[in-house]
Amino acid sequence: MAITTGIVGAAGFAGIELTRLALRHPDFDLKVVTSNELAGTPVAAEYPGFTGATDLTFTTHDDPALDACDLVFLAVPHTAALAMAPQLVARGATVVDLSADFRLKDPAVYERWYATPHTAVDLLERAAFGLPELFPDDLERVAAACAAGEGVLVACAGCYPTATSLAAAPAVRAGLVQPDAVVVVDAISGVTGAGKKASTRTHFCFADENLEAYGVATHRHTPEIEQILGLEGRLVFTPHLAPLNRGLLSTVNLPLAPDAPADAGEIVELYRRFYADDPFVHVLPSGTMPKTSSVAGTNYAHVGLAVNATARMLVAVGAIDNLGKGAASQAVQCANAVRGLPQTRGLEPISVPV
Ligand SMILES: NC(=O)C1=CN([C@@H]2O[C@H](COP(=O)(O)OP(=O)(O)OC[C@H]3O[C@@H](n4cnc5c(N)ncnc54)[C@H](OP(=O)(O)O)[C@@H]3O)[C@@H](O)[C@H]2O)C=CC1
Ligand SMILES: CC(=O)N[C@@H](CCC(=O)OP(=O)(O)O)C(=O)O
Repeated sequence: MAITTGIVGAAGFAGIELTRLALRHPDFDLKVVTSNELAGTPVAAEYPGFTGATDLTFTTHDDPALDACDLVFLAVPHTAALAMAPQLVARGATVVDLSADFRLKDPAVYERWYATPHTAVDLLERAAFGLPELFPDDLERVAAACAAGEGVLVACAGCYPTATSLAAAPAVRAGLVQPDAVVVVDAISGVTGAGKKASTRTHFCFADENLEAYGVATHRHTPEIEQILGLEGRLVFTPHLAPLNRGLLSTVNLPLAPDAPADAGEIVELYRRFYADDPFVHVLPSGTMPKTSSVAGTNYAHVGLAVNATARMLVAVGAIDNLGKGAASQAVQCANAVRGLPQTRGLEPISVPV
């Protein structure tokens, strides 16, 4: 039976990508798309690419029709999800949250990095972390609760944490990384990563023909990546903004442990075994590096690996679409997992080629 679905924040960059995916998903029946700013406007009037594909009209974020949705995606800024998720879960909905509100397991860490109190600690404890390749058991736990009729919450991983962690986790979990070493991550995002509201950083005239680092030594994804990889206090994370619409590339420098292999081919094999059951992660041949264009519009993550044998450094590079595996399609992948559907259901198999 089709799953009645709503998207809160559907007019934002992540939300409209979710709308695109939800409309084509064979098991979702998309009924509600909200935007306070565009309430009353047909989706296709604001986003003409939807012409002929849907008659849906944006409604306000408090649309009572959301109460009839079994599946609700929250594509809203952090703190807005914190305000909305508890009620939705309490009335039995499956809530998939794209914001950062339920990602950090320790509420004190959330409060420190987001400078706001965490007002739903009970729900935080029950939430699953939405990065299916690295935390499948968490999603299975929540899927069982959902099958038993309970409301559940998935907190999807952030965009930089997704690309970075998929590139680093197999090496970290296999003990290839020197204990206590600092891991340096340099990552680059397209401008849609910053959301729809233009700022001086994201205004076309400032973002075009420009590259810049931002959030240096202070970016809020630092504790999230540390939590995923178990690298608390050992991460130097520097994000950069690039003049792309979509795409995120993360270069992770992992100092190799004394007994770790320094042969990239061997490490590629280890990574391929690690992701053998994961349809959305492709580990490229040794020395081949991923491109953001190869994953645009998809839920894929491409991982490339090389070893600097002199410095004994594994260089792992992850590429995703920040709106895809970094946001909307990962949310669909998580919803599929929780609702007992194949992970790949409704997700694009091939990127836009050029
Ligand atoms: N962009 C990306 O690459 C990624 C985004 N995310 C996360 O997804 C979420 C959405 O991001 P993005 O689409 O980029 O942001 P946008 O700024 O493009 O869109 C935000 C949406 O949220 C709605 N909204 C704003 N304030 C509230 C509120 N108080 N209550 C309910 N809805 C509200 C807006 O409504 P209205 O239309 O009325 O203005 C808008 O539709 C964020 O939490 C972001 O961190 C996660 C990973 C990657
Ligand atoms: C380019 C840019 O500004 N990117 C955003 C991160 C993207 C995002 O939306 O953050 P979440 O993944 O936590 O939801 C930033 O650096 O804050």
